[in-house]
Amino acid sequence: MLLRSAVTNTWRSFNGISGCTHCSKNGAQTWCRWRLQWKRNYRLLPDDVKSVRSVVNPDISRIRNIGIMAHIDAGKTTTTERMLYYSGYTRALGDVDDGDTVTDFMAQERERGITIQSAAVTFDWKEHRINLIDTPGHVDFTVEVERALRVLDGAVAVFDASAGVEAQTLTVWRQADKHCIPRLCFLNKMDKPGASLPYSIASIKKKLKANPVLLQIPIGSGKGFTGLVDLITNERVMWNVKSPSEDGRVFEKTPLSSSDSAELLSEAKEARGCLIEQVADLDDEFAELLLGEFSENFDAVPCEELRAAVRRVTLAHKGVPVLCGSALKNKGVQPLLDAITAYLPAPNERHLDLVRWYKDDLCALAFKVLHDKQRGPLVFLRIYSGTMKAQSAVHNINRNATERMSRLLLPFADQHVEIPSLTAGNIALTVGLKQTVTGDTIVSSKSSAAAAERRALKEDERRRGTEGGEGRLVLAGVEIPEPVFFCTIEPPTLAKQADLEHALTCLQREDPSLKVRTDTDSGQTILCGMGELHIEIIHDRIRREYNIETHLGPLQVAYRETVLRPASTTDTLDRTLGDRRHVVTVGLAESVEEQLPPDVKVAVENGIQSSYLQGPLLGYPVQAVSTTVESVSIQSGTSMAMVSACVSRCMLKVLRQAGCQLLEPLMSLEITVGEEQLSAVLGDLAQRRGAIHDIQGRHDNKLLLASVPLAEMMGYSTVLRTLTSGNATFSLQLASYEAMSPQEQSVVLNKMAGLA
Ligand SMILES: Nc1nc2c(ncn2[C@@H]2O[C@H](COP(=O)(O)OP(=O)(O)OP(=O)(O)O)[C@@H](O)[C@H]2O)c(=O)[nH]1
Repeated sequence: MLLRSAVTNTWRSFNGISGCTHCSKNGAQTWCRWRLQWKRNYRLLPDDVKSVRSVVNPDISRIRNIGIMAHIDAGKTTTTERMLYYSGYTRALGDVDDGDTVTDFMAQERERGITIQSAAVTFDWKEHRINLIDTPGHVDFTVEVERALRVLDGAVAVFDASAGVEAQTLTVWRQADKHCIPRLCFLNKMDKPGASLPYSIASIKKKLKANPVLLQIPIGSGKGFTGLVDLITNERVMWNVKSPSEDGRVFEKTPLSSSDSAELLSEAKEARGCLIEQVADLDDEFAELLLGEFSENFDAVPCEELRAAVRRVTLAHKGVPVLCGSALKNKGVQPLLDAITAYLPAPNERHLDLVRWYKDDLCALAFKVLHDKQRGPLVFLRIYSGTMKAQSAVHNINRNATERMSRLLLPFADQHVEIPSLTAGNIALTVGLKQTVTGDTIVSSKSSAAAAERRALKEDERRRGTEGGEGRLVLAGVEIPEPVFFCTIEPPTLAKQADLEHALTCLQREDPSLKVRTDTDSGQTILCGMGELHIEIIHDRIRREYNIETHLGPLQVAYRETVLRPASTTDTLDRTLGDRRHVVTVGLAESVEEQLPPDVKVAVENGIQSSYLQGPLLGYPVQAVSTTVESVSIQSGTSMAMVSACVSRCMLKVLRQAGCQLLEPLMSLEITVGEEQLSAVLGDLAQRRGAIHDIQGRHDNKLLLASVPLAEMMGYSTVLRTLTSGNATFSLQLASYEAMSPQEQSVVLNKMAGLA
C-alpha cells in the first residue's frame, strides 16, 4: 500500500507540470521535487510490494478479465511484466531474456524465453481489478489461447510494430472474433528501427479486416522513440525524464502547447481531427453532440465525451482502439493500463444467455486444470453468477457429480493467495475438485441446476418452439483441434510404466490438446500432439516434473484416410456366446436410419464411428466420408454390442471396397527473411514439395507465403537457422488435409511396412 501511494504521488507530481529538467524554464525547482520524490520511493521500494489480499471482491463494474494475445515474440510477456511492476505487485522488472518473469514461471518457459501455459495474474490499477491472462504465441499452444479466450471479457492484441499483423495474430484474432471479444491493439517495439505506425495500421485494416481507431501517435522513432501524443486529451506523454533506475515509472504528461515543434503540433492536430471524425461516423450519440454543441469547433469536444464514445465503439465491435509503445524500453504501458480500464468491458457488460437461468446461484466454467504435486488438481474457474465459497460442495453438471472444494485461491502467476469467497465476474483457482476437467460447468448444487432447468423450461414454453434439451444448462466448452504429430513413448524400465501412465494422465488433465493412446498391435503408448515443440515440451516435463527418463520414438505425421469411390455391401454376424445366439445382418448404402429403434440406432452409430477412428489403409482416422445404412435385421436375443460389432465389420469391408487413400496435413508457412538469403530458402522449399504463393516486401526483409506438407517440415527451425545464419523467422499452421499423389502415398506405405 505504501508503495502504491508513493507511485501515485510521483506520477501526480509530474502530471500537469509544464516543464521538467530538460525542457522547462523552472527546471531547477522541478528537478528538486523530482529528486525528493525519488528518494522517498527508493526508501520504500524493497519491502513494499502490494498484496492482492487488500481487495478481494471489487464491484463487478470495476473488474476487467483481459487476455494478452499475439504472434510469438511480439512482447506479451514483457508487457505483462511491466503491468505488474507499474501497478506495484513486483519489486523488479522481469525480463524474458534473463528468464526471470512472473508469468512465464515454468522452467521450460524461462529457459526458452517463450510462453507455454497461459498464466493468470491478478492486480489492481486505479481502483480496478484486472485479471490478466498472458497467452502463448506459438501455434503449438493455440488451445491454451482458446481456453483463455473462452472466459475473457476483453483482450489486448500486442503487435511487433516493425512486423504488423503476423500469422498467429490472425489466428488469435479470429478466435477472439468467434467469442465476440472487444479488443485493443498495442503496437509494441516502437523502439525498433523498422517500427512503423502507418505500416502496422494498414496491415490491421488489410489482414484483420478491422477498423483501427488511433488514440496515440508516437514521438520520435526507432531509438529516438521517447513518448507519444494522447489524442484523446491532446497531451504529450514523455518518458525521457532521467530517473535513477530508468524503469519508466516516471513520466511527464503535459498539454500540447506552442513550445512543441510545429511538425508535432500539425501531425497531432490532423490525427486528432481524423479520430473525432471517425468516432462520429461510428457513434450516433457522439455525432449528435458534435453537430449540436460543438459544430463550430469539433476540437473543443470534451475529452470525457470522446473517451466515452470510443468505449461505445469498442464494445459495439465497430472499431478497435490502437495504442503504441515499447514495453522493453518501459514506454507506453501505463496508458495501456488506463485504456484497458477505460475501453474494455466489465463482466456485467457481456451477456451470456444461459447465466440468467441461474439468477444469483453459482454458475462457473472450468477453463484450465493444473496438476500440483502436493495439492492435487487445481482448477481455474470463471464465475459467471453467484458466489463461490471455500470449504463448500459444488455440483459438476457435465459429470453429474458433486465435489467438495477445499480451498479457494486468487491466482497470482505461480503464487496463490487464499480467500474465503469470490463473486461473479472473477477468476478463481480451486483446490479439491478431482473430477472436473476443462470445459465443465459448475453450479452450487443439483437442486440449483434443477431450478435453472425449470426456469429454462418455462421460458421455452413462453416462447414456444425454442430448442430445449440438456445443452442449455451447460456453458460452451473449448474446441480442441486434432493432433498432427505422434510418436511412441517408452519408460526406461517396465517397472516405470505405471508411473509414466500416471504422469500422462496428469498432463492430459492439464493439456486437452495432448492425446495418449495405446497401439492395438504393438501395445506401445502413443503420444499425439500439436507440433514438434509441443511433444518436446511434454517429454521434458515428464523428465523434470515426474522424474522419468522416457524414450521417444521418431516423430510421425498424423495422416488421415478417405475413400476413392462409392461402395455398398452387406454383412452378417452370427455368433453364439454362452447359451445365447446373436444374429445380425447389416447393409450399408442408403439411409433408413430414421426408422431404426433408438437403441439400435445408437449401436449402429457406435459401430460406424468406431470404424472411422482407424481406416483400413494404415489405421489413421477416416474423414470426408458419409455412410448410409440400407438395412438392419436383428434376430431376437441379439445384444446391441453384437450389432455394433457387425456394423464395424461391415464398415471395414465397405471401406476396403471403396478403396482408401491417404490425406496429409498441408501447412501454411510464413517466413520473414533477408533479401540475400531468400534464394537459399526458396531452393530448400522446392525440395520440400513447397508451393510459393506470394513474396511480399517488409522493410528490408521479404515475407514469403507458402504451403508445405507437414511431413517435409520436421526439424525445419534448425535448417532455416543454418540456411540464414539465424536471420529468419517462420510460423507454421495447419491449413488443410490434402490427398497425396499415388507415388508419395506408396513411399509412406512402404516406409510404414518397413520396406524403405
Ligand atoms: N526492441 C524491443 N524488444 C522487445 C520489446 N518487447 C519485447 N521485446 C523482446 O522481444 C522478445 C520476445 O518478448 P516476449 O515478451 O517474450 O514476447 P511474447 O509475445 O511473450 O513471446 P511468446 O510468449 O513466446 O509468444 C524478447 O527478446 C523481448 O526482450 C520492445 O518493446 N522492444
